[in-house]
Amino acid sequence: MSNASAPILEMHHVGKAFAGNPVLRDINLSVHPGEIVTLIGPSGSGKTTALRCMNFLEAYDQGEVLIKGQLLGYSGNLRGKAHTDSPALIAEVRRPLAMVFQQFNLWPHMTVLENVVAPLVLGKKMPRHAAKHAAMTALNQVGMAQKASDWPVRLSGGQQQRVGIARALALEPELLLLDEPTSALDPERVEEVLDVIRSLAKQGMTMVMVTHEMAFAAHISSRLVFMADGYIVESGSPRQLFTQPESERLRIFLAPLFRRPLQPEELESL
Ligand SMILES: Nc1ncnc2c1ncn2[C@@H]1O[C@H](COP(=O)(O)OP(=O)(O)OP(=O)(O)O)[C@@H](O)[C@H]1O
Repeated sequence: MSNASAPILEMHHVGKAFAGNPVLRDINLSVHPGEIVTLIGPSGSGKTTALRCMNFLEAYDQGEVLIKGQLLGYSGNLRGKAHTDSPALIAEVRRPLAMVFQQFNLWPHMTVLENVVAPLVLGKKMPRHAAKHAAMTALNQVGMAQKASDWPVRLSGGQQQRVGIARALALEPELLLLDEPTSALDPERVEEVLDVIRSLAKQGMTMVMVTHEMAFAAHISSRLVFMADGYIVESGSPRQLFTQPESERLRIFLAPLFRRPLQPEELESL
């Protein structure tokens, strides 16, 4: 029986080490349809690694990641190390996900349109004419349809990232992963990308995001997840986390990320 509110993503006791150094420790997280979950925390706390384990761009080495109830990346019991490295199986399980990268990752030798069409034709095996139609719809959604025949190098960073978002949207993901989508941008280009993400939020897109844009994260997220030293140290709605008296330590923890103290009215508006 299908359940509309079943989680799209589940992480159970996920651990990961690089060269013996633990980077993720006992990560437990579920994401349900319509949620916007933002991972925040100091540099090196494991946010990007957690995001990359969600779609198996990084192999985790403890616990389980499930996408719509299906185990991602391992064919059996991980503790028994029954690892499948079948790219076809991994691609199949991760199909409901799409990712937006910090460095856009556009192919420089392809036009804007081809950048969005290629994953549809090569990955989703969509016929070219249908792929072009889907790509133009997605480019329109991010306000980049007029630039369809331009080369990426001709675009500003903000425009390139909007194409990166269109490329992910064209895949019609049920969950969009965004890895610091504005960190590589000039300050004056940040807002146009945040505007696109805000409009996706309004449309009900389910998202997991890593960002250092704290005020944005606090306003857009249904849940903030704080990471430190590979652990999830706290999680909850922005309102819960910022307004409950016992969260004073979080406000202190967060102040450097906002780069200024939070004003009472800002807390009230969360
Ligand atoms: N491929 C890798 N090989 C070795 N170590 C890595 C690799 N990727 C990440 N690390 C290390 O894992 C730790 C966590 O990195 P991660 O990028 O997940 O942190 P983060 O919280 O996203 O940091 P930031 O906010 O600076 O992006 C860091 O110490 C980093 O140096």
